[in-house]
Amino acid sequence: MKHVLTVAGSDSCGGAGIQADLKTFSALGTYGMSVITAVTAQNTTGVVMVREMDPEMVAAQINCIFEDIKVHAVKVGMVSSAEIITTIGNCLARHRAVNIVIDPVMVSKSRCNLLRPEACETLVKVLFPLATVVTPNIPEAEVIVGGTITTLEDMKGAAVEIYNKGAKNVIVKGGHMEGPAIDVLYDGKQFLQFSGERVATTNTHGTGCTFSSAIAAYLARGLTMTEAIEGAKKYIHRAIAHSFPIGRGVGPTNHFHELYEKAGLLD
Ligand SMILES: Nc1ncnc2c1ncn2[C@@H]1O[C@H](COP(=O)(O)OP(=O)(O)O)[C@@H](O)[C@H]1O
Ligand SMILES: Cc1ncc(COP(=O)(O)OP(=O)(O)O)c(N)n1
Repeated sequence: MKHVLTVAGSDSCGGAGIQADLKTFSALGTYGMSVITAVTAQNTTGVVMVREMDPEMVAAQINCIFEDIKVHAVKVGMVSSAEIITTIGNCLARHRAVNIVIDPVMVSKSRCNLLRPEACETLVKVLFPLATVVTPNIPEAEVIVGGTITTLEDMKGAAVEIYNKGAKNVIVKGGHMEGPAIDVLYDGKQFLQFSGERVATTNTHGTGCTFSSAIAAYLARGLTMTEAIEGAKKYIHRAIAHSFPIGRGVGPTNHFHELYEKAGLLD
């Protein structure tokens, strides 16, 4: 059994954040552990409140895990403030964490800030050099590189710029573009494209959290970066294809589609 840690925020409605990460780790045959950076009160229509954890408590959670359990991969999601980011960076470096997937979560689809805008620079400076892979969506990549991304060539340019900020691999996700869902990986030498048919649904809450957690789970299981992204892409595609409405807004993806299929619970 491989052990995967998520360092992220709690999503009360269960489709994104810590909850999505733990479901993904379990669905992909790994043991999931969590460090909570913030608690959000949110549902399918939006985020109504955010409470950050004390950085000391974030450090205590990380240290407790690393001092006792082998961690085969780490996914980092919502990190909220510069103080929390610095704490996470120090702890991951001290424990020599491996297979670090940084999802630079900034704003939810419902347009709530999940990262204080002034903390973006710290996120890039402190966490990107520790990252095995960084997984920005288009709006996040635009903030990081300070430009507009509208084409595949723009995505490639952004991936190179983000790589130059210290990450070993960068995958710019194309979920926010039109047409097929194409993600672009840059590993410092070449570009690879991962393409999936776009699923026509509004139930895409937590797609980015789920995708980055799937990459972490597959890296923990010993797959190469390319294999891990291919696996994650297939997993998120099926999770979106079998997503469902649970409230009045953007519903979650179906993390356990394979299990439900075997149980005869899918349409
Ligand atoms: N409607 C969709 N159909 C198929 N794949 C999608 C769809 N929306 C997003 N994806 C894929 O889901 C993953 C997460 O991307 P994205 O939604 O852009 O992340 P985020 O939630 O961070 O905004 C990517 O692999 C992207 O290509
Ligand atoms: C607690 C928490 N973390 C992250 C997100 C954002 O999730 P993401 O997968 O990037 O996409 P949306 O949920 O915005 O669709 C979140 N909402 N909550």
